[in-house]
Amino acid sequence: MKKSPLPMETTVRSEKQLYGEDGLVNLLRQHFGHSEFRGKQLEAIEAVLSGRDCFCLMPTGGGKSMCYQIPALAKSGIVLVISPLIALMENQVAALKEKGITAEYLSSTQIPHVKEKIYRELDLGKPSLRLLYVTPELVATAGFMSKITKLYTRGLLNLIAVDEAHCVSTWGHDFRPSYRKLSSLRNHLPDVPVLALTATAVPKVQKDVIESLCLQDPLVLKTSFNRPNIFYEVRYKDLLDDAYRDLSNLLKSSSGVCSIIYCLERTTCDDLSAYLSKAGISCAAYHAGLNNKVRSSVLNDWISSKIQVVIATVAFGMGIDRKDVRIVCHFNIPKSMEAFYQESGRAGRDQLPSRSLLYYGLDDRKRMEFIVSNVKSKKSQSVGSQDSLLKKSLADLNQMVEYCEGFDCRRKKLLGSFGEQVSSSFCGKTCDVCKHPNLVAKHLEELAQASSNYRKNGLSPIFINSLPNMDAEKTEFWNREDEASISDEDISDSDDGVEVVNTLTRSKLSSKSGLNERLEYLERAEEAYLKKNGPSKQAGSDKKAISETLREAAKQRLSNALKQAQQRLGNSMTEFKESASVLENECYKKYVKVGKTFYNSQVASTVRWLSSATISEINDRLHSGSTKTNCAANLNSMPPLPVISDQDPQPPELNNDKNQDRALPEASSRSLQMEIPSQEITLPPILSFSEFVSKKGKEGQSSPSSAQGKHLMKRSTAEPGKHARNDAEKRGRLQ
Ligand SMILES: Nc1ncnc2c1ncn2[C@@H]1O[C@H](COP(=O)(O)OP(=O)(O)OP(=O)(O)O)[C@@H](O)[C@H]1O
Ligand SMILES: [Mg+2]
Repeated sequence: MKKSPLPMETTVRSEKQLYGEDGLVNLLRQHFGHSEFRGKQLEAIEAVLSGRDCFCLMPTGGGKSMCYQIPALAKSGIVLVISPLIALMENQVAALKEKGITAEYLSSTQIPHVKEKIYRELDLGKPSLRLLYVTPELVATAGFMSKITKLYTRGLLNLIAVDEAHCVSTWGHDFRPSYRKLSSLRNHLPDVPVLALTATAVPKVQKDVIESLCLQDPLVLKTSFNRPNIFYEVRYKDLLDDAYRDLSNLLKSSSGVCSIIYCLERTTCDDLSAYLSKAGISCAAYHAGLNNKVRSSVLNDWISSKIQVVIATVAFGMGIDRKDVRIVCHFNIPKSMEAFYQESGRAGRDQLPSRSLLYYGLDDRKRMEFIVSNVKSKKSQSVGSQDSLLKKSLADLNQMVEYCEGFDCRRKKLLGSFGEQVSSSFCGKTCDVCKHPNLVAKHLEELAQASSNYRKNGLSPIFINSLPNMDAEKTEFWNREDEASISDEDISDSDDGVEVVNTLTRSKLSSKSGLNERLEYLERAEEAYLKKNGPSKQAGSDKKAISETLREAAKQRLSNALKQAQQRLGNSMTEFKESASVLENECYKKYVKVGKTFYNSQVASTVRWLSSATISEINDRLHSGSTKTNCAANLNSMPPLPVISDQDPQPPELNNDKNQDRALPEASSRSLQMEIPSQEITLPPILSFSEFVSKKGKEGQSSPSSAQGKHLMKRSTAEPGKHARNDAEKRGRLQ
């Protein structure tokens, strides 16, 4: 539909003076305290105030919000802002209110009387409201559209700003089906200028956004993607003894700076959060598995500096404006350079020196490849379109892998992925490759070696050992869409109107859904499947069975971890194999019916636990008896359980073997001869790492075992320092 040339009949003469550059700069100074416009802000503002559509591509933290906030002040009437996340809306509205600017948001999380008040305000002859933030889902509802159309016919709708506009495009990294429907705005509200804003849009996405939103002859504004104040670095998990500890040390040595840590999965967020809390770091997890209230409170605590570190899935942070984030860490490989740019770009929005740190692991890479290759819908999409999306997702991931595994300047690589060509010297040693080329080259060599070892062994150290086969149909849970029930709960707003919910629910199964959405969905599907069917129904497949070889490899890992624990704690413990056998048996009993995926996770979690447990905790776990367990009938009796003594400590020695925490392909002949009990033995209940840590927290310091723990902790706290040094030596000092 054609736009009429003269929108905004309601503009009053006196306001016109504000349209001049000086008037606009005055608004900026008066309301926001900034002295000058940045980059292309002024051009964007002038364009929309003149009634022209505008597509605005500015880097993360570039100040895109100002491009619609100033117009809201420059004219009477309302600016409608479409935003993808409730948290983001809350954040911006609160900041505006603090500055005395009238702004509100509408979302499903608000109580009815607040919503009604806002709707009443919209019906007023002259609403005092300047900015109204809404979700795309709400825009799609008939009720809201009718309200906004009335506002429009009264000449009170100044501008429609579509924030994070890349969500419109199926080619973008955060596609939101509801964004697609925003095209209807142009039909209903033809005269209102539309401003599309994004920090990440490759040329194809730009075109798609402009077409999908029906922008007419838009002013296209682009600035460089470069973020000169961010130092880019990659650390290689496979070359570190313990990535958790490495990160913990880094955060501790950065003296409590504001940080975001992104993880692929909720469980990693919880585990890592528990680990870091225990290490004394002020932090909290944030993901879609937590309810709105908890998420809101984590967000508020983080924004108000009550906590310094948020450990989150990618659900956190889109557009969140905390200026002084000093470290953004990706604990798992992101799915694309676009996603990486967007997320790492949350660092240093105040333009001060900041860090992007990515922990790259070969397992993570496999895992992502697996997810990307196998998340596809059986419904509605043509094979051709699924294939091309799959190819794109794999190509996107591949770029990310090249960023990590390549020996190119990281900045150059990042900018290159957006079509910006720069020379390596452009970086000015603000990435690890440019700053420490020899060290990074050495790490890459070691990584290549580790990679070929994995291939030879056919087993991955931590993750699902069936992944090298990459056979999705036979892999547990990842594509069980059919059995899943979908939770309405989402980080984004999705419950304004039944029709919208239904549409969204269907759309979540679409192969075109954003990968974030699909990952969240799959995680929920997995949980729902387990809940509904119980573990027993999932047993029976040979592919899921926990083989003897796998069990032996797990025992070996646990035995190595026990050895390390001994070195850390300086105790004389010799019966590693028997103890490892007990711990392995716990994992086996718990997950024998569920399958090897969960079994492997439990083993990994136990290994992690061993890296920080005290002597008394290890003894408790090996000896306390609350869970009765039947062991295989054809096995002989268990040797006496080893007692780990706190006496006569040996001087600790650090084990530098990088392979010590890896599952071995073959069981050692000694461990194969190990005897396992035939009669009933008692085992302690098995806690997940996070359960364990929170339980310990609750127990406090008063119990006898914790007194002993305290004594032991004194000694053991000295040891991680040595381990940390060990990690640092291996990694070298990258900064
Ligand atoms: N002209 C300016 N001068 C100084 N600071 C500014 C200016 N414009 C905006 N800022 C500040 O820059 C910070 C980032 O702004 P904003 O949140 O609008 O960025 P953004 O481009 O939307 O980033 P993202 O893509 O991450 O959402 C804010 O703290 C804002 O106050
Ligand atoms: Mg923004």
